[in-house]
Amino acid sequence: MLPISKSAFPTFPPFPDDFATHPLVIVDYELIKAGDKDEIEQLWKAATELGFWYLKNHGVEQEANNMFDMGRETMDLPLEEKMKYEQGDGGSSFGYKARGQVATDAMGTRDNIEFINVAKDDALAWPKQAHRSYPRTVNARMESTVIPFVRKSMEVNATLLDVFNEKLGLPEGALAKRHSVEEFSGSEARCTKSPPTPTETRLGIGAHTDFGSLSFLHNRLGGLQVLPPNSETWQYIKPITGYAICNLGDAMAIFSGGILRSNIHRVCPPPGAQKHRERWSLVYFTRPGDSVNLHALVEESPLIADYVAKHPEGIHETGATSLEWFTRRIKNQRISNRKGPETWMASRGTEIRV
Ligand SMILES: O=C(O)CCC(=O)C(=O)O
Ligand SMILES: [Fe+2]
Repeated sequence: MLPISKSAFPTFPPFPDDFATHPLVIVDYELIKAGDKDEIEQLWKAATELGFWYLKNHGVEQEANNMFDMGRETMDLPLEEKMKYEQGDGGSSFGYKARGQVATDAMGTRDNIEFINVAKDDALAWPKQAHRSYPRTVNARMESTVIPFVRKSMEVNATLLDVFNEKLGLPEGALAKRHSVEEFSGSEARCTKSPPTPTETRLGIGAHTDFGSLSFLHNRLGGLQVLPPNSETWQYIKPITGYAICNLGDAMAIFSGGILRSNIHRVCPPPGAQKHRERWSLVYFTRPGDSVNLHALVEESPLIADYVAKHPEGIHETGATSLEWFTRRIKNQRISNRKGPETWMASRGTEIRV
């Protein structure tokens, strides 16, 4: 057992008061698990309107803190050591990504973050390998830190998916079978570091929608921004200690025929005095199984069929499996694959709405 550490990142300046923030609905995970009707309505409202919400009482705080420790140990390795585990240009997300390897816009402006992604399949297969190997700092904490974080995050996201399944009028298990534990998928845990950026305006991550189904995010410093529906102004999401930030990705927007929202967001330098600090964030991404076809589930839900009939402008049929969708998006973001603005366009998902 690891000692109960509060966090490797004990103090930092508070999120400043003089920056516009976008409020999020606060959802209580304990109440959701207990089937509380009012709480489920709150979650539904958040998921259909903005696609982002805070989640409290999720019970993953200690595992998240341990993951930040793993992240720090990994980022402290020499760059040449980390580069042995770089994700590469083939469209796989698993492994290490060095700063500046992906585009943040159509012009090809480079990103400003490094991260380590550990595949859910590698964590669950450990000590065997499902997809690839990882730096020794990850291996050393696989059992104590990575696997517990992955398992608990999977459980939280699966619980939320079951709620959406029911609210969407889908047959029992329709979403669960598309996110099976056994099937290989793009699901992964990510720990991200951005350097202090006192004079930097470069984006950490360019404007995007998430590629998969559900993201479970633990932020310490500000920097995450959303472009709310029908708004021209990017707004910060304020990190709140102990609250996770959850958001829906493309797969859920597509499965639901557009009832659920995969909202565009980006990562900017932290605001105010926070910009002098390193920024760390941690996400668990739940993504559909590799073979799952991404289309609106109209045949399985009259609610989705009806919505699609009334909103024909959405993305309802991609002709792609989850693996194809995901690989295309990752691959076309990589700077080495860039030919011009068209490469950026080829990396887009549901950001491109008609
Ligand atoms: O670091 C953050 O706050 C958000 C990260 C994010 O949007 C992503 O990794 O997809
Ligand atoms: Fe994201």
